[in-house]
Formats: sequence, structure tokens, C-alpha cells
Amino acid sequence: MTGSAHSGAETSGAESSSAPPSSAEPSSPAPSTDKASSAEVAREIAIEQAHVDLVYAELTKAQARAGLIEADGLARGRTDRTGDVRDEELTGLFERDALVFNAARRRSTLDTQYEGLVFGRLDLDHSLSDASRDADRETRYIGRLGVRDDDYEPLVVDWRAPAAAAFYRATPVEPMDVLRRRVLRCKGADVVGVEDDLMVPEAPDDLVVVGDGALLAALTRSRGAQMRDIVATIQRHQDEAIRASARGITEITGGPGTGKTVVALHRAAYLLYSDRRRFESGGILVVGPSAAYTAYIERVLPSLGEESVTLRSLGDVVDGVTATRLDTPEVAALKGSLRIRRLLARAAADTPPEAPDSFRAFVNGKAVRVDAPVLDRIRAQVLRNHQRNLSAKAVQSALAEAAWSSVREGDRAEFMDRFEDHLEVDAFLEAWWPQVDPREVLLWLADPERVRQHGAGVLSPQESDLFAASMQHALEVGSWSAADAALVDDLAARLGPVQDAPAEERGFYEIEELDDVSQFGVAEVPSGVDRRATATTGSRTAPSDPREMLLQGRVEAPGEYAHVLVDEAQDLSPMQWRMLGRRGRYSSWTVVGDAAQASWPDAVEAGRAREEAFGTQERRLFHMDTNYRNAREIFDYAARVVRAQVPDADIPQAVRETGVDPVEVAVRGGEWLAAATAAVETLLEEVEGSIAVITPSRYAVELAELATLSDRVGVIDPMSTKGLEYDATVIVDPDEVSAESPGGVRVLYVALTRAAHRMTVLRPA
Ligand SMILES: Nc1ncnc2c1ncn2[C@@H]1O[C@H](COP(=O)(O)OP(=O)(O)OP(=O)(O)O)[C@@H](O)[C@H]1O
Repeated sequence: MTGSAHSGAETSGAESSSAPPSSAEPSSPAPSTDKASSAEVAREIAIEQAHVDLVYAELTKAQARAGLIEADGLARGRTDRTGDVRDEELTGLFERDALVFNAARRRSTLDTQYEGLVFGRLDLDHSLSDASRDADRETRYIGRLGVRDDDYEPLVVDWRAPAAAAFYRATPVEPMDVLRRRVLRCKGADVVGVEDDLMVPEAPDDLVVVGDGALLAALTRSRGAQMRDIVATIQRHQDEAIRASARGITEITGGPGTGKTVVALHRAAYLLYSDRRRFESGGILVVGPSAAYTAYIERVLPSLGEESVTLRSLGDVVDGVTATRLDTPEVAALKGSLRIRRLLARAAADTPPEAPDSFRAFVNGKAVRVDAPVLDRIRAQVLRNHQRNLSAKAVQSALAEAAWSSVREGDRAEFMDRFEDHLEVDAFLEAWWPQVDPREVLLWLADPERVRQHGAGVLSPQESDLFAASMQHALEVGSWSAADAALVDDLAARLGPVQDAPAEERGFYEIEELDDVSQFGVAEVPSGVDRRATATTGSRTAPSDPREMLLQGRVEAPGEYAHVLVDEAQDLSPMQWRMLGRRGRYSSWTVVGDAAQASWPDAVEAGRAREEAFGTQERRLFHMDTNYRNAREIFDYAARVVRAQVPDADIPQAVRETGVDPVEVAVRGGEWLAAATAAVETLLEEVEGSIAVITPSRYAVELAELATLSDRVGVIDPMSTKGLEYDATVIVDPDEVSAESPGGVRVLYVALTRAAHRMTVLRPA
């Protein structure tokens, strides 16, 4: 039978897998055929196996050739990032060899880690689009990589090639010459099943049609710890977003579970394929909300044969800052809003704690004195024209001028010469105007006095104290919060890059003596400790002092990318938009989000910062309206909750039914642990994959032990579930989930839309 009829407990509601799921697409007539017998299925599998064997045989030959090529030293084209060969760099190879060479090198990774190198087949009849022609049949296989045989005939077409487009775009209404679309299910090199969709009302006699539809099969299976690619079942409307122009801003919007993330990731793979030179050398940056999210999606691009994408969570975008925690919503809101820039600007222009407030010395026999007001003036003047870390020379001359003004006796030139070489001047500048690491400046703001002073007119006294307390907390625990990364980035842009101290010139005799002391069994030890150098480059062993932990690594100037892909964009604070904007000044963007799931309270301010990051580039919008994740029963429940408070929420249509409604449990007497344990135990019986207990912070400690029930169970806070999904969830005290977050019901909506198959909701009785 065709994919339009499904058997089993789970059924497809709104659409058949043979029809494109978008409601924008016309619904298709359901072609009817007889169900294939098991003998026919076995025969079809054997046919496909024969082709897959051919592909693997070609790859084995190619692998041998690749070995020879490498032995010949022809692998000059290896890129250091992926170890792969760039096609265009392999001038000594025929294109076929280059393609196959790549394929051979990637094959082992793809085979061992992912499903099916070859996953699709199209049976085409080119006379369909041209009635004047006789039947003109072609069989085309689609896979993760392109492979050709010795005669340069394609054995497999890369899923991103134009010749593969019909695999994703053909519908019974617009068949694009496709008679039958077949998805091959493989385990390594073995074909274990096939699923067909017929694009014409009647299958020609020689085409057997098998299976219940690949899409439903994919949606019904249980969820593991990581997202899978959807390369075999991309739907037409998704394909349009994936293959959209690489230029400008591509926005992908849609409600929960509509495939926005997975589509965006396939788009990244497509961009690399369509313009490898531009996107591999320029780089693609993929940014998501949390480290849990990046861990969840990190396999998708490698499974598509692409390794050269930079994947970062928002707290991890700035080199030298690795955020491991979230601030309270109140503090995060403060740190994310643009007014914090005034505080940072003032802090960046300040002197370090314990810097001297006046300069005194004897220069050229004269007592020189520069007092605080003059020093302040110098500071302001220099910073008007220079970034602080690049202004050592300017500040030194300004100080020399001020010193001369305080003396005005004798020869000016001689005074200036002496001043420049004066050891006390060096020592003073080292203390008063050192190179400053942006992270250190942020840590200066652990001092409540300093924050109140710089925050005057910008932050209320309470807000100032809250900010200072959060920096004190960082100093106590030795870790940054996600919101801190954008602040460090802002400060780095103000201060300029930290300059390395010039290497000390060594005298001739020293070089003779010191070079290669190791031959005498002596390890060379630096004679003086450069405080900044140790702070920024980090020590070899992991530091245990919290301050050193915060200052590990080095804050580099932001890398610029050819393409920036932002997921869960509705949650970015204005400061985070600015942080990404610095990395995407010359890039095109793919931006993915759903306003109804927003946890950032000020959408207007974030919108402005986002517009600034994008500039005036052309825009295109793709809207996804089919929910592939949640069973309809679960999504209906979630939709009711969000609609009550967000009437304009973008509500998609769920395509799958389980016949099982979410279970509501009234918890008496605060027995949350007992109730959650019972719920998890039931769900462990009901689903095969992952289960999340999503709890507000109030019960987090009490419920943590649930994770010991099974390695399939995790306990997680609502915010951290952004972008993730599970087979089943237990939602603890939904009203408290809304109450504890400034995102309110929107964050609850996120929590309620994480489960694919089962959901239990615990409420106080
Ligand atoms: N064409 C498809 N074939 C198979 N599975 C699909 C397809 N499209 C989406 N899915 C699955 O649907 C689920 C939801 O996708 P995804 O996480 O990308 O949605 P999302 O719109 O980003 O969700 P949210 O906004 O809730 O985070 C995933 O398991 C994904 O693999």
C-alpha cells in the first residue's frame, strides 16, 4: 500500500507522507495500489541491496586509489580542518576521483556512526512532463555523498545536488517526472527495508509499491540522546528553506516541533555543498541556546558529511569565556539590556582597582607631579581617540606633556627624552594604565561601590547591587554565566585586543649562554612573572583558584564568518545580538525562532538590536506549520495552555496521533518525589527512549535523584529544554514553571512541547 494509509497504534492525522505537509501545498489525491506481499518486499530489498553493493564496491576501489594518492603525496589538498580533500584543490585528480576520494574517506565515519550512505531512489519517467515523448525511464539513487562509476555514471547523487531536488519536491500534484519515490532503510551497508510513495495515480506494472510511508516511520520511532538528520524524509516546504539563496537573511519561523532546527542544519550542509569555497573558507557559525542544545544537535552535520561548521552555545561564542550557568532571570534581564552598555563604557574607561591616583618622580633633577584631576583629564582625552589597549604610546606622551607642564624649566626636548626612559614612568604606567583584559574589567564590577558610581542614572541602586552581587558570585564559584559572554565581548570591543608585552631584547652573550640549556639537564624558567600573560594564556594545569578559572584562555578579536545561523533567536537579548553582529558583519544569516516560545522579556529592544546586526540585507521568510514532534494529544494540551494567554501564538498542526492523552496527576501533601517517581516508572514501561522530568528550580534538588532510576531519565529545568526533545516528559507544577520565569507561560509552553509520545503533568492537589 502507499504511504497514505498507515496501520499500527500511531496514525498520521493531517497529512500523508506522500503529500507535502505544508498547508500551503494543495492536498494530493491518494494513489491506491495493492499491498505488496512479503515475497515482493524481499525481492525489492534484494534489488536495492544489489545497487548498494555496487556503490560500496566502487568505494572500496576508491579507497585503494585514495591510499595510492596519499602515498604519492598527492594529498596536498588536505584541509587542516576536516582532513578532507577540497575538490577544487585536487588539480591532479579527475573530478570523479576527487568525488570518490572524498566519499571513500568519509565512508567509514558515515558507516560506523550513521544510517545509510544511500537512502533514496527515484523512478522517473521523463515523458510525464512531455506528453509528446515516449516513456523515458530513469532510476536515480540519492545519498549522503555523490559517487560515480568508472564510466562517470552517477551511482549515487548527493542529496544536495540539483538532480536530487525532485526527491524532496515531487508531489502527486506536481510529480516532477517522478513515478515512485523510495526511501531505503539501511544498517551500515545492509538494506533492511524500503518505504515508497507513489506520485502517479497508478503504478506502472513493473513498479512495486511498498511500506507505510517513511515520514511516519521516522516520526514514530523513539528519541535518543541526540538529534538525527532527516535527509531521507525532508518535506517539500522544508526543502525550499534548505535550498534558499545563500545571500541575505533567511528567516525560518514556526511553532514548536516544526523542524526549524533540523531544517536550518540541513541548510548549513547545503550551503557548504553549493558554495564550498565561500562557506568553508569563510566559515559557518551555528549558535544555539545552551551547551545541552549543542550536544543534542552536534551529530547532525557530521552525519551529512560536513564537519567544518563551528557550533557554539550563546555562552560560548566568545573565546576565553565558557559559561556554565544561567543567571537568575532578573539578573539576566539586566545584563542583556542595552542600558548596561553605559555601565560597561564607564567601567572600561576607569582605572584598575588600586591604581595610583597621582604621579610623582624626579626627572632631569626636577620634582614632577601630576595629580588626580590631570590624570583623569588625560584618561578622558586619550580614550576619546584610542582603544584603551592600543593607547600605551598616546597615554605616555600625554603624561609627558602634563609632567612638562608641571615643571616648565630647562630644555623641553631633554626633559622629554629623560621622561621617556625613566624607570618610574614605566612602573607608574604599568600600574595606572596596564593592558586590561575585558574579563578583568567585568570583575572590577564585583565592587558594589564601583557599580553604583558607574551605574548612576542608568541602574537603580538595587539593580547596581544585584549586578555587583552576580560578579561576586562569579568570583566565588569561578564560572561565567551565559549572559556574561556578551558583556565581555562588548568590553573587548571597547578596550581593543590585549597586546602582548614585547619580548625582552636579549644581549648577545645571553643568547650564547641561554640557548639550549636543556642539554645541561636544566629546564629554562622565566625569570619574571608577567601577570597578564599568565592570566590570559592560562597555566598548563587547570587552575583551582576561582579568579584564575575565570581568566583562563585568551579573549581574541571576534572571528568573522561567511554565514551565521542562529537558533531559538526569539531568546536572544539585545546584548547577545550585538555579540553575534560583531561576528556576522559581512555574512549572510539564517535565523530560526518562534515568538511564542520567547523567554526574553523585551521583544522590541531585542528586535532593534537584531535589525542592527542584519543591516539592510535582503530578507526572505519561510514559515513552518506542521508539528512533527509532538503527538497530537500532547500538542493540543500545550496549545490550549499557551492560547489562553498568547492568543496570537503561531500554532502548528500536529501530524501524528497516539490515542493517549497526557496524564494529569494531583499531588497531595507536597509528595512531589513520590508522584514523580511513580510517573517516571510508568513511562519507563511505556516508551523506549529518553524521559525528562522538567521541574521548576523549587523542586530541583528534591527531584534530582530521579535521574538514578535509569540512564534514560534526566532531570532538567524548563529553560534548558529549549530546542530539545524526549520520548516522554513529566512536567512538575506547571503554574510554578510559569511563575518563576519572566517568560511566564511561554517558557511553560516550551516545556509542554518537548515530548514526542507521552506526557504526565503533576499539579498540586
Ligand atoms: N521531514 C522530517 N522527517 C522526519 N523527522 C522530522 C522532519 N521534520 C522534522 N522532523 C523531526 O521533528 C522534530 C522536531 O524538529 P526540530 O527540533 O527541528 O523542531 P523545531 O521547530 O526546531 O522545534 P522547537 O521550536 O520546539 O525547538 C525532530 O525530531 C525532527 O527530527
